[in-house]
Amino acid sequence: MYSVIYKRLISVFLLISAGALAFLYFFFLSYSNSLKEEKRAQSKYISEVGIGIIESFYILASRGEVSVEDAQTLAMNALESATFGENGYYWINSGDGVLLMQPYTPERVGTNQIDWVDSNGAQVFRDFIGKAKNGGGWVSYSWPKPHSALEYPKISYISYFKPWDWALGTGIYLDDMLENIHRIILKASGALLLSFISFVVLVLLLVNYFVRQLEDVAIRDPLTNLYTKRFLGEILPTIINRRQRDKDNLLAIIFLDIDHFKSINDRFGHKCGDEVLAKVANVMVDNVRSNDYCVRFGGEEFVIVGFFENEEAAFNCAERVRRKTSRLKFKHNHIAFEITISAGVAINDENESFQEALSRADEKLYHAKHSGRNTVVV
Ligand SMILES: Nc1nc2c(ncn2[C@@H]2O[C@H](COP(=O)(O)OP(=O)(O)OP(=O)(O)O)[C@@H](O)[C@H]2O)c(=O)[nH]1
Repeated sequence: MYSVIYKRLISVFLLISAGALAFLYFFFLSYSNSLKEEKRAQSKYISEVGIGIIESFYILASRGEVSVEDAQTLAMNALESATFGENGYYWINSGDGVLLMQPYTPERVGTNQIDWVDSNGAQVFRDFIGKAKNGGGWVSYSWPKPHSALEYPKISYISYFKPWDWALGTGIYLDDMLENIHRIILKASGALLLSFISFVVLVLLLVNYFVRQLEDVAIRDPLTNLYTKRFLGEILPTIINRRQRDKDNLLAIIFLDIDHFKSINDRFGHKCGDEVLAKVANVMVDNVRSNDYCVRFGGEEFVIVGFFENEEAAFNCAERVRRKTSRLKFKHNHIAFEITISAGVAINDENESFQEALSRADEKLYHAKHSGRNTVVV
């Protein structure tokens, strides 16, 4: 029964794991898309900040505080030194395609780039100017990275400053952006995966704990901690199997019953009766071998199922339990009392069923009761 629970648990675990992986995959896609959008928005914002800087110098020139030429130089100097993120920078070209400022390709500055085409044949500056004059927008193209001659795919936002006929651009190299995004996502996915694994491990530990508790409830009697009658039924095939294999030993059933137990309950109360039951159970467990079974069969009836060399050894075991029980000392409300048990022993050979042998042990217990109690009958 419990292996079925475990198998189902494993299936549920695999199902949850598949769900979690699918979730991570979709999380990766949607998070990476939203990060891309965010990067683009950042780039647009940076471009607008650049226009704001140009505007502030334009105002100085309008007020006559500096000449237009100086204002433009100051604006270009300010923007030239502003870098952001990985490989992020500003550049400016005029409305007819002359590159006015570009921090990493000084050789092109002052030259007209209107006919320059990138490695894919795109007329990049025409696109820049077109977008800029139409209120600003994105242009995809390829451009060398700072300190490199190789062209890399790039996406730039171009803004236009009409009073000076300037197109201002800023952009992100796609590989930088993706590397950045992957790094962020890897961290986020790692954290998610770790939390998920911790959660699953915790759930499995809890389920395992409760399954074990359930197992114990079904196997053990809570008052005496002995095996239950139901459990005896479950392990009977194992016991019979061993009886068939173990030719050196005999399977014995010892039926035990506390004498006049009702009067203990009546005189000292049910709680005191429970204590007596628990103590007798302890005596049983302490006087059998570890692979024998001590079972609480009914109210104050117990059964020991074990393998012994011969009938005498089984009798001796029952006799030991009887003797040690009779030596137990109890006290309730300053009244000391002792108890005794009676027992019947039956050997279960291959010619009879376990149930038949159990009934015989019960009959012998009956004889023990009728021959004065506190005795063992074989
Ligand atoms: N305290 C306690 N009493 C129980 C429990 N289960 C059964 N009993 C009581 O055990 C008593 C058994 O009484 P009887 O069957 O008359 O047997 P007895 O008094 O031991 O008499 P003999 O077996 O003939 O010696 C009943 O009073 C039950 O109520 C239990 O879990 N706790």
